[in-house]
Order: sequence, then structure tokens, then C-alpha cells
Amino acid sequence: MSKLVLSPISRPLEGIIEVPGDKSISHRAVIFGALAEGTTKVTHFLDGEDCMRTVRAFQNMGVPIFREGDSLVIEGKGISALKEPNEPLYFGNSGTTSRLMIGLLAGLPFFTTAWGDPSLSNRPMDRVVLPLKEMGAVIDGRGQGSYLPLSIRGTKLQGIDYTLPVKSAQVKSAVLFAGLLAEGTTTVREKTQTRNHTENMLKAFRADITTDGNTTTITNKNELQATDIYVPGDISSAAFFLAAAAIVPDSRITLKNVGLNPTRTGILDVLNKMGAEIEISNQEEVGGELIGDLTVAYTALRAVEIQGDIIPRLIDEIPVIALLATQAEGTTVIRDAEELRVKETDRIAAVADVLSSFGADIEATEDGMIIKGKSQLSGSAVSAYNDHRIAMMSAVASLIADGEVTIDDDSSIAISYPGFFDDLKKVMN
Ligand SMILES: O=C(O)C1=C[C@@H](OP(=O)(O)O)[C@@H](O)[C@H](O)C1
Ligand SMILES: C=C(OP(=O)(O)O)C(=O)O
Repeated sequence: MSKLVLSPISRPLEGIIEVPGDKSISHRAVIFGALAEGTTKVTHFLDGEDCMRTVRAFQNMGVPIFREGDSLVIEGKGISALKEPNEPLYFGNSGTTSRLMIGLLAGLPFFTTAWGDPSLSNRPMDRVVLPLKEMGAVIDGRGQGSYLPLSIRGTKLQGIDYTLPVKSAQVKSAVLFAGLLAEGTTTVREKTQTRNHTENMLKAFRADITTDGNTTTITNKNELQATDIYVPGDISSAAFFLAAAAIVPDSRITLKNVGLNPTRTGILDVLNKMGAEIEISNQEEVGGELIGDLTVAYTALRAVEIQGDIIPRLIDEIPVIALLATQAEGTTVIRDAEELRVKETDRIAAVADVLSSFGADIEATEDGMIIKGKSQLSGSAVSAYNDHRIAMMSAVASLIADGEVTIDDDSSIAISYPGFFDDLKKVMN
């Protein structure tokens, strides 16, 4: 636990930074590398705590995974070489590790137990357990398998045709992983498109998968082909610097090699609508994922309405978007974001609490929030709710507060952005 005291800054933010690798893509690179036959080299892998949970899970199943220079090397020996772990798998704080791994473990021929920290133990797992049970999975735990710890007796699964009841890439991915191991064909349909990194990477590893709009079909394949992966910068991490540049007067920041997959770029649409100018340069496609450099400068912001299909494209950025809204003229309304209630913490309640401590005019609603701007933020002592995104949002807010900000514990930042304060220092000099 480490308490953090931050002082407001008096100079603009300026500079160029490269944010760490994308968390979603890093998890998936480890999973597919471990399932494939051959060596997968992952460059710009995110060394955050969450992704290390996925690495350790596969090490516990006998897959050699190690660092070599800047890369992570995974020596896959194929799906059939995975071994029953001899200890319970610990997924820490990571929802992505849990949902994706449960999908996979359900179809592997051995027994596992999985557990997590107190936050993860309160997050719903029935959203993956229910479709997996329809496929024949044998899973048990509190609330009939709704919460970790879970026991998973891997078994032969049957393909299904499943329409996602929640807008969740984790659920989609869990069913696709199970589909990779199941007999027959598995189809996943989503009403609103969520991030598609699993589909992109399954194609790169030569799985038998097709996508047609929001429908994905996968057929059992025992062999995936190893391939090297470059992990783009995480737009969810870049978001904190996009916001910082937009709200600290006269700032200008460039972020290099950021992932610009359209299923993730909702925050850029929101910033544009708020009046911020974002320059995108050096765009290219690497391994099925779009990347590019982003430059953002300080501008007067105006309020926006955020709802509907854009929500999954910016779900993890809503805490920092709420901070942006406190600096925008007018009333910002965020709707359809009820998923925030079941993240690392209830992010609707946490954001409303933290930003009102800073003096913002914010009201939590059932599925979002209403923020009236523009407010002068004041120094305050806040809780990060043990949530990395709330901790970093609070740190960015401190840049424009008129007094000292104390954050009770900043250790959660290591979940997704271990070098956050080093990068912040780079643009403060
Ligand atoms: O698939 C993924 O990598 C993720 C999907 C999202 O969660 P949901 O699938 O629960 O919406 C997101 O919030 C999370 O940070 C990462
Ligand atoms: C919700 C998040 O991650 P996860 O679901 O993997 O814990 C996040 O990173 O904001």
C-alpha cells in the first residue's frame, strides 16, 4: 500500500511518450502462444500484473514462458501438451484472465481450481459459466458457479450458437476459446460489437474462424500455428495522457504507436466531439491491428452525450472521460454504461465519489452519470478504490486541482501501467 501526495502543476505538459503494450492483446498473445505449436515471440508485451497472471497460469500448466531482451518468448507445444496444474490458479485482479481462461479450461482434459483477489471474487462469472454449461462444461462455485473460486472439471464440449446477452468481449472470447476445443461449430452473435482482438489473433494463429459483421464462427482445431506478435500501445493507457493534454492549459503531447483498432477508439470520437483536435499520423497495420501516433493539444472543451453502441468502444476510458467532462462547458450525459458497476470496483459510484470530492458537479445514475461543467477542481484526499483506472484518473485530476491531492493507495496502477508516473514525469519537464 503506498499513499501518494501530488501537487498541481504550473507549466504545460509537453513531449513524446510511448505507452505500454495493450493489455487485452498481451493476454491473448500469451494464450494463443501457449496453445500453438512452435515458438511465439511477443514484442512490446505489457508487463502489468494482470497479464502476468495469464503468464503464470500457463507456466503452471507446463508451458515455458520467459523474457528474452525486450520480448516475451512462449515455447508452445500444442494444446495436448498442456498439463493439469498442481496448484490452484490465482487470477489476482484480472477479469480478462478469469473469463478467457475459464472458457479454455472448460474444454481441457483435466481439473483446475481458480481464485482471485477480493475484487475479482465479487465480479460475475456466470456470464461465462452459463454458456459454457450449455456446451457441456462442468464448473462449480458459489452461487452455482457465479463467483470465484471455481472448480473446473475439463470435459469434451459441444459447439453452440450463442447470442451474447451482455456487451462483453470477455464473454465472446470465452465462448470462442471453448469453441476452439469443442466438437462441431460454435457461433457467437453480438448485438453491439465489442473489441475483436480474439478474432484477429485467432486468424493470425491460423484457427478455423470466420467473421461476418457481428457474428463469429469457429470450428474445432487442435493445432494452432505459432506466429510472432507485436503488441500496439494501449489506447486505454494513452487515454490518461490524451485527457491530461486536453485539460492542462497550453499542453501538447504525442503518443507513439498506439493501437487504433476501431473497436477501441471511442475516446477519440468523444474528444473530437468535445472540440479537441487530435492529429493521427504514421498509421499502419501490424498483425491485423491498426496502429498510429496521436497528438493532442489543450483546447476549450464542450459537453457531449455518450450512449449506445459507442459504450463498449470506450468502456475502460469512462473514468477519465468523466474527468474531461468536468472541464467541458455544459452538461455531459453518459448512459448505457451499467457494465461499469461490475468492474474492479463499481466505477459509476467511485467516479462520482472521487470527482465530487474534487468539487465537480457530478451525479451518478443507474447506468452512467451526469456531469455539469466547467468546474475548478480543488485539492482533496481521495480513495482509488483499489482500481487502477480510478487511481490514474485521480492523478490526472491533480494536475489541474488548486491544491494538494492525496490518493490513499496507488499500487493498483501496476495492474495495467507500471511506468505511469515515469511517463508523466517525461511530459512534466
Ligand atoms: O476482452 C478484454 O480484454 C476486455 C474487455 C472489457 O471487459 P468486458 O468484456 O467485461 O466488457 C474491458 O473492460 C476489459 O478491460 C478488457
Ligand atoms: C476492467 C478492466 O480489466 P479486467 O476486466 O481485465 O479486470 C480494466 O482494465 O479496466
